[in-house]
Amino acid sequence: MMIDTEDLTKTYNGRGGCRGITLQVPEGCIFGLLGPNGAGKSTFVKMLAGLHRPDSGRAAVLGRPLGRPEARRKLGYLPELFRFQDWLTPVEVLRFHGQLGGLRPRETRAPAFRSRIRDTLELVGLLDAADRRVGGFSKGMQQRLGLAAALLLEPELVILDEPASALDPVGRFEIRSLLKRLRGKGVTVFLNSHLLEDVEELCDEAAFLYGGELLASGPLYKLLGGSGDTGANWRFRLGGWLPETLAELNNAVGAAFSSPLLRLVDADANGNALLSARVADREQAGYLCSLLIRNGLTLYESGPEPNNLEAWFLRMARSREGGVLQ
Ligand SMILES: Nc1ncnc2c1ncn2[C@@H]1O[C@H](COP(=O)(O)OP(=O)(O)OP(=O)(O)O)[C@@H](O)[C@H]1O
Repeated sequence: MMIDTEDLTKTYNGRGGCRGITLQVPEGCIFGLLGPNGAGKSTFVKMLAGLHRPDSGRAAVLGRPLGRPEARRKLGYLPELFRFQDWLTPVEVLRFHGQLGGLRPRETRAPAFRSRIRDTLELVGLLDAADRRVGGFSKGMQQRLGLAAALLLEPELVILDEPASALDPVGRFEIRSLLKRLRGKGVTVFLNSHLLEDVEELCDEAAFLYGGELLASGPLYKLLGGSGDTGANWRFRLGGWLPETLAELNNAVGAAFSSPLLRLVDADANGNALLSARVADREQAGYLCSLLIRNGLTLYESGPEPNNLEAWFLRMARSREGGVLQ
């Protein structure tokens, strides 16, 4: 396990923080930490990064107890709120980070490290700004530089506290691609993010904190109630619906496939209906569309079910607020 905690607790004079967190993060995955504001996510992340000392409990990062220098050297960390010195350039910031990571000043000026700095700046899309002053950077550029600092020393584990919160859609897309490439290289990514579409697209596993407690953790497909097979829930918005249509359709589908059973989500008296099915791929979804049309229905809309994770997030939060579970 890259991160392994047991009953980990840190409060601020007995209030807030997080309590009794037992969590395992396997090697080579992207792991998402979720939860509403004030849930205790940053407190937990800061303990992992060695910035907060736990009140109680046990934790190992990269197989070592918290705060051990051997583990820290293999750990990259992007804090939630950070600011670099305005008068430095990205190259100077990263050279300084090299020194913080244990390199001698002379080593950070060596050609090999200089090219490592340029490669890292290229990775996060900042190479063109390598020699500009950080003081003139936009928030998104600052965040890219923070990411560069976290990745500079080629860590085995990166802990990212809100890495994309200041980025525009292009920037978010680029960072998602970057995180996937890191996973492809075997790097484990621990991501604290409110950007649920990013988490849904990227994360293999996730955990949900609420009020300082861990409410759920595990593979994302299990948390979202899937069966673990490949594929997606697809939805179809239709007109011309009659009460007997579902049985007719499922007979026709059953003759062609064993897996995608159509499920009626909603129908009204005017013949409008919403169906869903678990499909293996887009071709299967396309076949179902043609089948619906062949059966005399009007197909208004079809596509993957959106915002699964958002619905789950709201359900989890409402279950603790005493709200209605939907
Ligand atoms: N330095 C501090 N001193 C006192 N209380 C704190 C401190 N840091 C956090 N807290 C409290 O601990 C609780 C958890 O805060 P934390 O920042 O860990 O949550 P979070 O899930 O990261 O929130 P957000 O999503 O808003 O960043 C909150 O009630 C917060 O007020």
